[in-house]
Amino acid sequence: MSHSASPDASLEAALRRLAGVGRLLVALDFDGVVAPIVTRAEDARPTPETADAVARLAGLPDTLTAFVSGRSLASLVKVASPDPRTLLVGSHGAEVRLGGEEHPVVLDPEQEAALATLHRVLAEVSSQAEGTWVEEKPAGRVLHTREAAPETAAAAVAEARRQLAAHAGVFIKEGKQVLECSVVHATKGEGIAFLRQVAEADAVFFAGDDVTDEDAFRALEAGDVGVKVGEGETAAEFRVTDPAAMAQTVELLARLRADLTARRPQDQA
Ligand SMILES: O=P(O)(O)OC[C@H]1O[C@H](O[C@H]2O[C@H](CO)[C@@H](O)[C@H](O)[C@H]2O)[C@H](O)[C@@H](O)[C@@H]1O
Repeated sequence: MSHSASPDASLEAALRRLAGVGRLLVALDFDGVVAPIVTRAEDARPTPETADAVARLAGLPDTLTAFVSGRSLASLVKVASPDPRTLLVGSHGAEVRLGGEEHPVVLDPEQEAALATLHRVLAEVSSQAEGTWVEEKPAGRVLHTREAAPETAAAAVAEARRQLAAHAGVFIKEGKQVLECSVVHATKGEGIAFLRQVAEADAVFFAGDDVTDEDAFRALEAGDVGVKVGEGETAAEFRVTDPAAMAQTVELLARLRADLTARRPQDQA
């Protein structure tokens, strides 16, 4: 598919079917899907067309929207400026915001101690590795390596892994030029299952670009639609090239859903 191509015929057919379900949940990963990847996490912003389409979807009957992100809720809210109706799952499923009400992660004393260790180890590793830095989250720390030389990045990740291997209660995932370390075990698959229940959804649309999104793709069920953004192995049924192609996909879904709900008798006053 080219950069500006519309969704291909098989994806369009799947969206057409999805647009007709009773209650629909449209859940999107943020970085690399809603927002193009940038060097500094705080500079990421949604593609305007995707943000508009999500807002339109959120205003339709029986249609819920969600962002399911590895970011902390605070960071997600800051960069995404989400519509208050959009449900938010942060820290890969450990934090939730529903209808504007936040459910923050609460750490027990052991987890607090593990977080302190995590911070100390990653700060120390980062101080020795030029071009790396540490992002803080309520239940974890992220070692960013995007601006480091490849060999420096690889050595820093290996050293952090080596030092953290001995610590029980630390969960490590690799993402796009990041080492994600958390003291809470949470996955986007659990996030999707939770949202499906909260939304009472008959079907779910989910799009993601990273390895951690594979948990969410695996949580999809018959009748759902999963779309992988970019290259790499995936459990998703469909694929688009980049966030620009994702914008067209979400726009099409919003258009189809608006047309169909406008024709549903129960939605007419
Ligand atoms: O689940 P997501 O919404 O995709 O969040 C995953 C991680 O995204 C951020 O890091 C990634 O995006 C940054 C900005 O484009 C980029 O600089 C970094 O290299 C990427 O890995 C965020 O900083 C992490 O906390 C999220 O877990």
